[in-house]
This record gives sequence, C-alpha cells and structure tokens, in this order.
Amino acid sequence: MTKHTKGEVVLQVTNVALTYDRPILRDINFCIKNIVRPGLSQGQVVTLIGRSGIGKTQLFKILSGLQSPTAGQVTIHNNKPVKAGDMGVIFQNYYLFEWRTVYQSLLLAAKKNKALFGMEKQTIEQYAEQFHLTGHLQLYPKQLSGGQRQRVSIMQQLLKGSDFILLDEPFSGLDVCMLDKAVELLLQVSLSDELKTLIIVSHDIETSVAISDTVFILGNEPDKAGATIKKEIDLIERDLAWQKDIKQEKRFLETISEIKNEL
Ligand SMILES: Nc1ncnc2c1ncn2[C@@H]1O[C@H](COP(=O)(O)OP(=O)(O)OP(=O)(O)O)[C@@H](O)[C@H]1O
Repeated sequence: MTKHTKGEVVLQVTNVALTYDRPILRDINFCIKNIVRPGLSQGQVVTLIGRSGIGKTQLFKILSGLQSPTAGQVTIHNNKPVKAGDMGVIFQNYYLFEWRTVYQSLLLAAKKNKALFGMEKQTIEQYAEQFHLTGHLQLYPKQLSGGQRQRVSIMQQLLKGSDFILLDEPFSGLDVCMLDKAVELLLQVSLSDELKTLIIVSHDIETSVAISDTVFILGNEPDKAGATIKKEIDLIERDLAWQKDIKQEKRFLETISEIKNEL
C-alpha cells in the first residue's frame, strides 16, 4: 500500500440536522482529513452516496454553505464555519453565464482570486490549454458541448482558488468517452494541490468510488426518522484508492456490492 499519513482536519461536520415538515437529516457527524503522500501533491476525493430522495442534495447545500442546517455546523480549516462562496460548487447542469463568453466568465472568476492578481490572463490560457479549451475561449456557453461546459465550470472554480470543490452528479449525461475524460480531469484537479478536496455526490457508484479515497453512505437506520451517515468506507485502508483499472478487480466489486447493500 502507498505510504501516506492523514493530517489536519480540513472539513468537520458536527451534529448536523435538517428538518422541514419532517426530519430529513439527523446526527450527521464526519470529518475529512488532509492526506499527505510523500513526494506527491495529493488532494482528497470523497464521495457521498445514498438512494434517491434520501437527502444528498440537502447535505450538499449545507456543506457548501448555501443552506443553513436546523442544528449543528460545518466548519473548514481552523474551525471556521462554512459560508456561501467558501466552496467551489459545480451543479449538475454546469450553470454558466449564457450572455458572457467563456473567457469573460473565466476572467470574472480569476479576478476573485487575489493570488492571481496581474496573472489572470496568463493563468486562464494555461488552464485552457490543459483542459483543451484554447479554441473555445471566445465562444458563448450555448456554443459548447456538455463536456466542454463541464470543463469550463471546473476551470471557473479552480481559478477562484477554492480549496473545496463540490460536484453534484458530475458523471450524469456523459457518454463513455466523455466519462473517461471527466474522471481524468477530476483526478488531475485532485492532484493539483495537497489541500484540494473534491466532494462528489453521484448515482454512478462504480465511477465515483473508483476515483475516491473515502466513501460516506447516507441512509436511514431502523426506527429513526431522518437520514444519517450509516457507514464510512476508507478506500485507502482497503488498498482500493489511487489505483488505475481498479474497477475490474474482485475486491473493488465486493466493496461496490457492500455499498449497494447499505442503500
Ligand atoms: N424545500 C423543501 N421542503 C420540504 N421538503 C424538501 C424540500 N427540499 C427537499 N425536500 C425533501 O428532502 C428530501 C431529500 O431531498 P434531496 O433532494 O436532498 O434528495 P437526494 O438524495 O438528493 O435525491 P436524488 O438523488 O433523487 O436527487 C426529499 O424527500 C425531499 O422531498
């Protein structure tokens, strides 16, 4: 197994509950720790899995600071309560400003990042090359394919400089080719910085687990109203993380069955 240590807590969820006319989420407690791998800039990739309607989107919104929980709190680095804007959020439909060119949108994002002051244009061009978008910078979003929109959305969040990127169903609606590219892209993003933390909410269990180091299963427990984290699976401990072609391996398929049984 690759040598690694788990360091500081980068995100902590404490006693989070959400109630509308009935309890939706209860007693949500988990943390994400910074993974350190010698000689490698390795971010965290975490997947949140649960059956339809269980509360994944609600938890996603709470994690991103876009929604306040009824109780409990989410904190990031050094116990700072999370607020809207702290996290880069990529929604399923890759929302983009339709009336701005790709370049104009990216420039707006880059200008929010003080660390890029004076280097915005140069950084956009570098990312565009890396993400195969150089020839698309002067186009409007309606002139892009689904995969290109996704790459622009991810670039936007990277330019803003957020350590956390939350992705809602990043694999839905992609064909097999694009799916492979999206996976490659997310891995590339996770390797760009040790503190970069990707949190993925997805129905595509196989794909998201294959690129994750930790899986959290959101589900119901008998006789208790509201969903909670039923199980945390450390894929590093199981020697299933950071491995190419892991999807074919028996051990991986057993973990997928275990997850499905929990849903
Ligand atoms: N504003 C609201 N008022 C009342 N109930 C709500 C509200 N928003 C969501 N819910 C309920 O919260 C529950 C969880 O919804 P959520 O969208 O988080 O599910 P999900 O796990 O993301 O589902 P899916 O995978 O189908 O997208 C659902 O039962 C839903 O009806």
